[in-house]
Amino acid sequence: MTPILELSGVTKTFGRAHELATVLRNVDLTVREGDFVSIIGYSGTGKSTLINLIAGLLKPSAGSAMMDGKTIDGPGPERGIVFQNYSLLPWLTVSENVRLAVDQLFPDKSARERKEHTARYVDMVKLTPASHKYPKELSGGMRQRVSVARTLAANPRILLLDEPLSALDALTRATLQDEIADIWHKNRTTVIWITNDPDEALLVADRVIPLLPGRDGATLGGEISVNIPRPRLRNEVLKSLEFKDLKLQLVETLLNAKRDTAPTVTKKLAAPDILPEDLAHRRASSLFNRPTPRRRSQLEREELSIEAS
Ligand SMILES: Nc1ncnc2c1ncn2[C@@H]1O[C@H](COP(=O)(O)OP(=O)(O)OP(=O)(O)O)[C@@H](O)[C@H]1O
Repeated sequence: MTPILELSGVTKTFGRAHELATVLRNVDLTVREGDFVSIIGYSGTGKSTLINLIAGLLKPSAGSAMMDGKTIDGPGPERGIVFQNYSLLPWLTVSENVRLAVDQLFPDKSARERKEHTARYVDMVKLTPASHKYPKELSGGMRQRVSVARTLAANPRILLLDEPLSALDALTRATLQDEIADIWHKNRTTVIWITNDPDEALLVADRVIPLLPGRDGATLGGEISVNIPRPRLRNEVLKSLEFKDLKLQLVETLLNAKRDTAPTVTKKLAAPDILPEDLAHRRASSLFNRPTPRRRSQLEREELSIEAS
């Protein structure tokens, strides 16, 4: 079976000539239909860059990004993306925000079908009672539910979630993690979920892949398979030995990668141009009649090297 998504040797650099910065290096990723993949990494490692390459908002500097065997050369409705910051239209209600996407993508459906389709997705994210409200009347969690509904209503083949819950408080975050995982369980739309939270990654996904920082760009590390059955009951899963082992493995991988890339700075310090006197063998009277200090520059200049991380 052809993978739905395949990245091979993807490298992404920004800037020009002498100011070239390699953010991603040699990234390989294969995603199959129905996969729930989470990519986890430190802030600033290149997670959004990676998702933007998949979304077609960026192009690789080297290597290839393919969807269904074709090179990704721009954004498309088959790849729906949910960003961290909701991006809703403030002058439209919950239903209208979702409906806008439905109208644009399904112009051939009747008005009634589009209305039903909209209502189905608003309901899926549990917002039917708030369907007439405007974004400013919603909590952060509710706004992000609208974003998810709007993206899912477009029937994407892959749902790309770029740290979708990171602006939310821990409790709302937990509720939404469970809800999105539940929606996936029922729909089986392929999901790539970007996060910086090991618990989140292991609770929602079946495959967790660390994005490891490197001296010359980040790259994907070995994946961790999460075989915990669904629906995952948060309280039980968090307590289980299996979950704790996976988390330890994941956190160690991330910490080791960070340690390996911590810069080792060698500072060269020039010692002062004066040599210490040995006062132990001086008599008190000679202290008033001291010769000029001996200069280091009269000897061979000496440098001290210290290593700091
Ligand atoms: N268009 C761009 N031009 C230049 N540098 C960029 C561009 N986009 C991203 N970068 C750089 O690439 C690096 C990775 O950024 P990216 O946003 O992908 O990281 P991230 O892992 O998503 O971070 P965070 O978790 O904080 O959102 C950063 O150093 C960033 O400054």
